[in-house]
Amino acid sequence: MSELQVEHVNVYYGTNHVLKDISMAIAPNTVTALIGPSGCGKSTFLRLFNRMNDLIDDFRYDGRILLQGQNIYASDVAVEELRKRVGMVFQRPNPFPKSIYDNVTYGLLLQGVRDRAVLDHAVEHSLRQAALWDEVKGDLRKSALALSGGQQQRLCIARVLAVAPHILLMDEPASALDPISTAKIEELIHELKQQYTILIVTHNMQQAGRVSDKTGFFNYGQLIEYDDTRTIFTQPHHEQTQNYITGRFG
Ligand SMILES: Nc1ncnc2c1ncn2[C@@H]1O[C@H](COP(=O)(O)OP(=O)(O)OP(=O)(O)O)[C@@H](O)[C@H]1O
Repeated sequence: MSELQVEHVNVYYGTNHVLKDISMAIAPNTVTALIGPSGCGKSTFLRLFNRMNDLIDDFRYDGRILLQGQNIYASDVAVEELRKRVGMVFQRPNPFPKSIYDNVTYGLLLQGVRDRAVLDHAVEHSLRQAALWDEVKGDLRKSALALSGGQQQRLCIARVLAVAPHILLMDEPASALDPISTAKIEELIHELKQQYTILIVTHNMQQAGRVSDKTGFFNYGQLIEYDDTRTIFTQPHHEQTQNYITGRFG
């Protein structure tokens, strides 16, 4: 079964029809890259999965989105529960102005976890998963804001992993980072897909090619082509895809 199944989804912001009849099946433990020119609807598509678009006043949608077979927009779905299963990492690292330790335990404390041993274990485990443990283990009480940008982004990933999601949504997670930090995030994505299903929005074609199994190319709100990443980048079926990946527009 697909981990995520998108069926004939349309999205509108007021009268602006920003996603048009999108269908997509996403297998577990895969990385899917979402590419396309600015404004084509990639971030809107990503935000469907944790229902973040619900926060936008004039957002409307139709169609169905299933997570492990369950309609995530059904009336009995608790959005807070959904967001534990579907974590999100943003373009700019956004750690809280708290210690490294408190950043990672934030979600668990909200869930009512108080056992110090459980929290300590979650901090080490999540920071290890995010490939940050060795750099910060001696100084977990240090402010997260004193970390470098790349370290802050890995801390934000650790913060998301601490609440044990199934899905990771990443909206241009490396675009604000230097090449070394970017390489670390890409390596991390590779590691994390053993355990998680990952969707990543990126403007960086090389990055999409390096990290993803599948790629969806969007243009003007339509999913023009969705296929194995290798096919998209070597033998795309649509001229628009070919033009985009070769830099002829966008
Ligand atoms: N909060 C909002 N309210 C109204 N319209 C919005 C909102 N967010 C995005 N839009 C519009 O929806 C369309 C798709 O935007 P979206 O941010 O999803 O595209 P994108 O492909 O992620 O763009 P970029 O690559 O520039 O981030 C655009 O026309 C945009 O102006």
